[in-house]
Amino acid sequence: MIPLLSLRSPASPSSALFHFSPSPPFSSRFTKSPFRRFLPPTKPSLSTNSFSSTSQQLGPQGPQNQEAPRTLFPGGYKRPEIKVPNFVLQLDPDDVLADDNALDFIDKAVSKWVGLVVLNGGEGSGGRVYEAARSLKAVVKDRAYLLVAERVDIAAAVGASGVVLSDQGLPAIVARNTMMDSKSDSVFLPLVARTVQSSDSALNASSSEGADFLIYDLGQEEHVNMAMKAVYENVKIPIFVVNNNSQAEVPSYTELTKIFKSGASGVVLSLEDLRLITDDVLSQFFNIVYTTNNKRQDESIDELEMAEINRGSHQKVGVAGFIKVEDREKQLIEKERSVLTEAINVFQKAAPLMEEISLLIDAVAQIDEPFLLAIVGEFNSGKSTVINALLGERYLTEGVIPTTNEITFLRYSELDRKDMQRCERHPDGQLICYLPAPILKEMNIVDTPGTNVILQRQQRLTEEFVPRADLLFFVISADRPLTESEVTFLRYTQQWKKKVVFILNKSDLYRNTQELEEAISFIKENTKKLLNTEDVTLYPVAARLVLEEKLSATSDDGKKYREIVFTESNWKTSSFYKLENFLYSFLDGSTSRGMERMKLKLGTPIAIAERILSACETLNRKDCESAEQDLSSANEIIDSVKEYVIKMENESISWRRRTLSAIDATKSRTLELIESTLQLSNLDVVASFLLKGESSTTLPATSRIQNEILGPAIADTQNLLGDYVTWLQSNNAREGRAYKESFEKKWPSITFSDKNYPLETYEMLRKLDELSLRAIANLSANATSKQFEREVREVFLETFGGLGAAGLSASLLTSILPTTLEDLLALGLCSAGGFIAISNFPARRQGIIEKVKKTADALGQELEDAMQKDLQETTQNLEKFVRIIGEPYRDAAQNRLDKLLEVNDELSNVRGTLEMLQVEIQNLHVS
Ligand SMILES: Nc1nc2c(ncn2[C@@H]2O[C@H](COP(=O)(O)OP(=O)(O)OP(=O)(O)O)[C@@H](O)[C@H]2O)c(=O)[nH]1
Repeated sequence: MIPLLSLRSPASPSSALFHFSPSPPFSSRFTKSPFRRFLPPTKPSLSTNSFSSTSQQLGPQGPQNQEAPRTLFPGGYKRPEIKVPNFVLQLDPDDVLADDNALDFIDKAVSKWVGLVVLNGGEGSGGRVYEAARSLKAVVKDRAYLLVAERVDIAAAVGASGVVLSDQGLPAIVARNTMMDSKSDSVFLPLVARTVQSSDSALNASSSEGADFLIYDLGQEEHVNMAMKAVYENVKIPIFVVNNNSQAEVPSYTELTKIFKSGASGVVLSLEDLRLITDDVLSQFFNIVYTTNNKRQDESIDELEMAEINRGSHQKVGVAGFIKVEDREKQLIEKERSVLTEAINVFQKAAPLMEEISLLIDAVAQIDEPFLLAIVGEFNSGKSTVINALLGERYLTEGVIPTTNEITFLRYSELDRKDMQRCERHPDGQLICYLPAPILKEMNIVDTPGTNVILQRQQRLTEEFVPRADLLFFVISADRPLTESEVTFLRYTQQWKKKVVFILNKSDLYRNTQELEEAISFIKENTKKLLNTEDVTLYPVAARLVLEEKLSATSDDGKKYREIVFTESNWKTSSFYKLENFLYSFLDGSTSRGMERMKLKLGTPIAIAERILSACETLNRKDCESAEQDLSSANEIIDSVKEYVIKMENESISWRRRTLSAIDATKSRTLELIESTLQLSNLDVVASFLLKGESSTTLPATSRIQNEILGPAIADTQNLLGDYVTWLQSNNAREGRAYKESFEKKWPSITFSDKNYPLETYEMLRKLDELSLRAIANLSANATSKQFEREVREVFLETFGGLGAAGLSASLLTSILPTTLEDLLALGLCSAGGFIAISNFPARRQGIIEKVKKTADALGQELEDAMQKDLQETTQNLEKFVRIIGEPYRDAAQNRLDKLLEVNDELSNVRGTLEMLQVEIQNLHVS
């Protein structure tokens, strides 16, 4: 943000009365001047709708400005501030050019009294006006505003602050925009003043014309006061009156104050006038104005004015005002109330358990309450005494031991002075005391318990109160400047972005000013670092002495105290006056400090809201992370079933291998048996088939197949597959349980009753078609061996059935041949002997063998498929089960995440709105 450029007070009387430093820095943000400032309206729209937003539309950088304002100020421009009361020095070019000493005199004048310099440009050659304007600009620099009358071109060329237009001159808006075109890099709007000679033109110029201030030339009008009063009623911009009405050659102090008191913001003087008026008169003028604004010094100020002064609203007396900042403040308060109410809703959603939200609720409830000044500091630092000294009565108990044990609110009440005070204790322990002290009409003052680790309860009470305060007076005792616990407490106040004004109390304990200066610079240096600012305000005071002075003051209300303050230059008491002055200036909305008060007041709930917002954002971020983590954990658990499936597939391989090898073994043994049975040499078998013809005879091989091979093999395989099925089911049941437990263990807070799941959920873990068992169950050893026998019988019959005795004898040849090889030999012989049928025997035997092999392989395949299907079914069931069990956890995490993201969006909106509101508050003075 571009720093504010504020004009130093044109009047810096060096009188000890005001304790002004002789030349306060020109660019200081908070000058020591007690004079109120006027801010000319940025846009004519402030006065009339017809010119709304002209500065944006017509400004040199119109469209860009809207996109990227150069400052935080609305429209990207800042209005220059005009302090009042002030003197305007009006010059002709000849005044500047013809007189050698003029520039030196002007130099001195702008350094002391004059805040505005107007160069007449209407008459005379353009060249001379330009030359005079250049010389003036070089002298005036930025110490006062230089305006050129009627010559916008020359004002623009020399970089003047603005122009003065006559009644018949250019429209103000045209002049302003021409100036802006030429000063495109400046963030300050050009000043446009209008010279008027009647009430009507004054009204017109201030409203529809949009002038920033008026130069009212009364001519020889006799009824100065009346004319001014009429204008004062309606015109809300500063009015500087041309002093034509003076009967005296030199405008006297009385003359000047009369004009000022009539309601003018200042007086327009010629170079001649200014030369003739002595510094004493000018000094006196500013003193009396100042005094009128602050304390009664002049007996001519009536009781009403005095009451105003005492109330702290003294600066409102008799000074024209055009900025209704209070109205703007009210608007902002309403806006703030609705923004913060909305924010509270969002915070309660984001962090329902966050206790600090109640702080914001309280702050919003108290948004209309007066400014809250809290006096904080370690116990015994003199907080109560400082308050008593400010109020001028010993309202609060003071003492060397901790005396303030509760938060004590001091509020205004119109009690009889004799009653002094009435206190109530609220249920939360806070004391509310009603006092008739006028300053309390403008602000509530809070005495807080001392902060010190020993006084833990008191420290906590004060800490809890800090966020509510709009301004902190941090009282430090001179005998222990800046202790460790003070530093800790100070740091704490900065967490709430509190403005702190330091009061170095008991400074009467220092023996001389050198000791005092050392303490001040020690505290300032350290607090600058702690608060990370160059702008540390510290008032060294001796509250006890001041209180005593005030209490012993004469009956005409503290006069003695003021006399001491003003006349004795006694730093021990007079420095307290500066503190009071600071406080009074805080009460007037038209001063920069008063403006700051409004900003602080408006800023208090926002600072609380921001702090809560940051905490909510952190919480929300963490919650989002944890919800995301939960969601991915739930997904991981659900997905991890795939690993289980792979593991089961791997383990099932060995089950299938075992089954297949059992079938293979059975197959081999069966084949062996076939080979040994189906031999030509098996004469006894052939004989029994052929000779006995007993179809019912059971082959020995058949019973072997049934009893020794197939029977046990089928039984074994059935057992194996039974085990396999059990293995599948028990694994599923165990894993299913483990999954359920892991969900429950991970999210113990989420409980689901089993009835939330579909009925068949748990059934799923046991459910299995048992295809593998069914496949083997159809296999009967008896039936298979019968089939085997049939096959064998057919082979024998088909081979030997047609041979008769000859064939048989031939076959007998082979009876001596015991092996298959012998079968082949026999086959050869038989072939030679014409026994064709026998030659088919090996092929038929091979047929049986192939059939057995095929049957065994098909069985193996069937079992393998069935086992695979059983495995698939179980793993799919487990997957389904885990999905059903895990779904609510996943949904819960997803829902939580969705809600948190929604809240996160709402928090971002709150942040945006708060930031915008803050900018508006910061721009209160340019509204
Ligand atoms: N010398 C000196 N003593 C002072 C001054 N101001 C206060 N005291 C004394 O300091 C002591 C403490 O003053 P209090 O005003 O009670 O201090 P406090 O900070 O309010 O104390 P607690 O309420 O207990 O935290 C009293 O004895 C006062 O008289 C001062 O300016 N100079």
